[in-house]
Amino acid sequence: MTNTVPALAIQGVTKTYFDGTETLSILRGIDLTVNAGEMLAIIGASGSGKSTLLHIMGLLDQPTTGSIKVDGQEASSLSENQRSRLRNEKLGFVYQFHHLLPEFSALDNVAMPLIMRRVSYAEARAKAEVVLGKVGLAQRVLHRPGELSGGERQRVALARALVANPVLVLADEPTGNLDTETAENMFTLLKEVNCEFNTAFIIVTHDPKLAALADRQLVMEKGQLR
Ligand SMILES: Nc1ncnc2c1ncn2[C@@H]1O[C@H](COP(=O)(O)OP(=O)(O)OP(=O)(O)O)[C@@H](O)[C@H]1O
Repeated sequence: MTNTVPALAIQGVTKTYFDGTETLSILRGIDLTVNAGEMLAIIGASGSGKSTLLHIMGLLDQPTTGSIKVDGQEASSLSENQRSRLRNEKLGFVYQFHHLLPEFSALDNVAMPLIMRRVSYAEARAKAEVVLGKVGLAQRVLHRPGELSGGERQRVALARALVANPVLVLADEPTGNLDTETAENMFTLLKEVNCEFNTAFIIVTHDPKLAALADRQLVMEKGQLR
């Protein structure tokens, strides 16, 4: 059965900061629904508010006003602990820089989110191995991040984001640090994963060519999505 609950639904989201003398309106009323399994790209000029929105959608920051539902669950009224739990259960993250732990193998890096959720070490590693195979790194599971190429490191980071079966992966410039060909391969992989696992993706990118590969593109302009 297809999941009809949107992966993410936000309404009337604003974010303002007071810089000591004036109030800065960074997000000016964002309404956005991302369906289960949908792949959305967000592009926009530097400083337009993309990262601010991504942090709010990732439940890492609170909006000034507005509602955020993740997989049907309203997040804005939750306590800090409840929000963390919702984030851990439903969301995955990929960043421009991989943020992998250098001392650990690819396998242990990918297993980490499960271990932190008290899954047994054996089960976490078995699951991590399957997901690393899906991103084409079956032959690299015991390599540490320093022994992998930039593209391979981003694939490990993707595997880590996927290992706990999130409904939505938020990716902030996931190809920003890669050369053109590796970036295209990474984006193709994101699409394959999106189709195979039915995981929704929201991808912030500066690259309109990559954005065009997503199901839908929106532009952030001065704190509004168009
Ligand atoms: N904590 C904060 N206090 C005050 N202003 C902030 C704060 N965080 C972000 N801003 C401002 O909000 C605006 C939007 O920043 P944001 O990082 O969301 O932009 P962006 O679109 O992601 O830019 P880039 O593409 O360069 O990463 C910027 O003008 C920034 O200076």
